[in-house]
Amino acid sequence: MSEVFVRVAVRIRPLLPKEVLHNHQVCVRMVPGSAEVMLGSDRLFSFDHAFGPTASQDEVYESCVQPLVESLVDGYNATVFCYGQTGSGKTYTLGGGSLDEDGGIIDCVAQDVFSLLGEKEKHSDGVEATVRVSYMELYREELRDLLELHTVHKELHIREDEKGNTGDEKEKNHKNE
Ligand SMILES: Nc1ncnc2c1ncn2[C@@H]1O[C@H](COP(=O)(O)OP(=O)(O)OP(=O)(O)O)[C@@H](O)[C@H]1O
Repeated sequence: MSEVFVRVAVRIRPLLPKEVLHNHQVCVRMVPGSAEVMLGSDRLFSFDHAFGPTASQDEVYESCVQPLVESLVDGYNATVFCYGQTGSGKTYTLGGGSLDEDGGIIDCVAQDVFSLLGEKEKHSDGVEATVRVSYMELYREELRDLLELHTVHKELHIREDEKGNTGDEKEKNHKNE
């Protein structure tokens, strides 16, 4: 991957059956053979990647995220951030379905992280890796631990340590043990 620190991709989802039923119209289209999209008839926007309504989960993952997972196991930090209005497809793109049925980014990352770490362990002496996962919802300034649903959101705080790593309070306590 070239030395670009932030890449932006756009994904246009297909109309949903209920939108077709209500005769909703498509207002944004891919410009064929480019990473540009046309809003209405004359407003052109350029991105690093653009995916149309027929793009598969794998296509999105392979172009935008897989290279980051490869850098991750080499020790680099990486963030994938989905942004868009409600109903635009963030959850679908990140987590939709399971690996067997059109898994999203989280499914594919989980699979690749472990297979790449397995490869690394096989080919280099003494490499050890620890994988920690946290899954948090931030909604209206309140945090919820999605892996421990009974946690009271008021007890959770995201903090930054002296190295600039962020984590929730419980994670920090764990690191200090
Ligand atoms: N690429 C896609 N192909 C097929 N269906 C899709 C696609 N993207 C989204 N959808 C469907 O569109 C609907 C809305 O998507 P989703 O729930 O992912 O939106 P969201 O951006 O996470 O919304 P919210 O911000 O409200 O949580 C869902 O029914 C989802 O299955």
